[in-house]
Amino acid sequence: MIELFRHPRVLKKLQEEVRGIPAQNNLLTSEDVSKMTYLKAVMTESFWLHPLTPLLVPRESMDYCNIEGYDIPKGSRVFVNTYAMGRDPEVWDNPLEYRPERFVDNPFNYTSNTCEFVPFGGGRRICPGMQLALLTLELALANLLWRFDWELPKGMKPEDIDMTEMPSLSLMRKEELELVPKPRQMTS
Ligand code: HEM
Repeated sequence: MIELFRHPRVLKKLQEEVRGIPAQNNLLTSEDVSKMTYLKAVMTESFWLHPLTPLLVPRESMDYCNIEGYDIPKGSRVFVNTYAMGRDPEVWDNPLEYRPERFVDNPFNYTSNTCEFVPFGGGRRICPGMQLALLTLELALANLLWRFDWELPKGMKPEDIDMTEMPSLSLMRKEELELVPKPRQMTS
């Protein structure tokens, strides 16, 4: 929601996709959201710039290994910095720009083992709740946009939104986001 309000173009495009579906009983279902390609790109772009667990879950190396000249002794505690991986300009084009289009028609998926971007971890210990988490978030966001028009509080502009993040095992913003929901005016 924060990135959508900082990027009204993306918000408008996503809202058009979401509202292009005639929801039954004023509620979008999992079948409805499965058709929304831009929604998925927005979610991926958001996880990519703001991974919820920026250092994943700590691991312990079972054996000695050497990675590109760095010795990793057996028994080392290892953190995988997915936050930094998503911001690497050698891998990503304009990494700090919020542009969901980079994930439209892109073969990327969360379970690929290419390691450019692993917000749910990878390999045998990949997050088993990933599909549930993605579907829950997609359903929530799509329904919030389908049912309401949203505005920033009076006098606040997109550039006023404070994006400071708190260092923590799970990524949180320092300031809460305040938005004003207005029930959507339906034309029959
Ligand atoms: C957006 C939401 C979520 C994110 C970003 C997330 C992220 C992660 C990450 C990064 C890991 C560590 C993977 C690794 O070490 O490679 C993990 C592990 C795990 N997650 Fe999630 N998770 C989310 C939601 C959930 C949900 C909804 C459930 C359960 C219903 C869940 C259950 C677990 C469990 C049980 C593990 C440990 C897996 C293992 O060590 O074998 N997660 N998650």
